[in-house]
Amino acid sequence: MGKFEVLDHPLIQHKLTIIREKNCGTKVFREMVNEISTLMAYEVSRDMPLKDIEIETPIAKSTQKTLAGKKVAIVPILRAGLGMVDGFLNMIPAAKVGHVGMYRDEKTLKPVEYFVKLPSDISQRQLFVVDPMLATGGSAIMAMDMLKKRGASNIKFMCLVAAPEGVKALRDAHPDIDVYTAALDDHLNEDGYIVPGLGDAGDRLFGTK
Ligand SMILES: O=P(O)(O)OC[C@H]1O[C@H](OP(=O)(O)OP(=O)(O)O)[C@H](O)[C@@H]1O
Ligand SMILES: O=c1cc[nH]c(=O)[nH]1
Ligand SMILES: [Mg+2]
Repeated sequence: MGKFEVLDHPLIQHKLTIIREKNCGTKVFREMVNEISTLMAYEVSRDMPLKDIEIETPIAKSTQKTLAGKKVAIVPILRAGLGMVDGFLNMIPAAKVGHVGMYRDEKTLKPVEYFVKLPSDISQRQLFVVDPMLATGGSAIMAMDMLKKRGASNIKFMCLVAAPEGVKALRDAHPDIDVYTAALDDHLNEDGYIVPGLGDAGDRLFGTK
């Protein structure tokens, strides 16, 4: 079974509280999502493998560590996942970026896919799929199905706010995937929104409501 971790570093919790506030405007919302994503990237990359290399400092020859693992790609689920890309790239700047476009039908709450563009070698990459919200889990599950169908096998999912319903659904559907969230909230309401949550992440990031 993949990991499930709530990344509750005090800085992450503090910044998340700022964006949960309904009066937080687009500018600060974007900045905080960016900063939280950087902090989360630092945490989720903890188990990246290292290897020894020989280097020469100005003083002496020396054996030191360098990253040894697979190459990395970040895959935001559009639109809201876009808000997490730059923050993540602050920590792992050489990562490739793939895009998966999906929206949730407001009535059925089922995801509808509308765009896919991925690095050609995703089967050889460590993928970090990012989306601020994990609600019913439908969008994340569909994204994983789609990535696995195209050959991806090494996938981690990162979100800011998760509902217990979505965590269970995602882990039941894709038990191999590590799931990281900044917060595990209480429940989903009758409209499929996370409670207390932060509202519609895409609309708040892009100012569309
Ligand atoms: O777990 P689920 O029930 O599938 O809900 C979560 C999805 O809903 C939101 O996207 P939305 O459909 O609002 O699209 P947007 O990012 O374009 O706003 C969110 O960013 C997730 O992708
Ligand atoms: O609370 C929620 C649920 C789904 N999508 C969002 O943006 N927010
Ligand atoms: Mg939205």
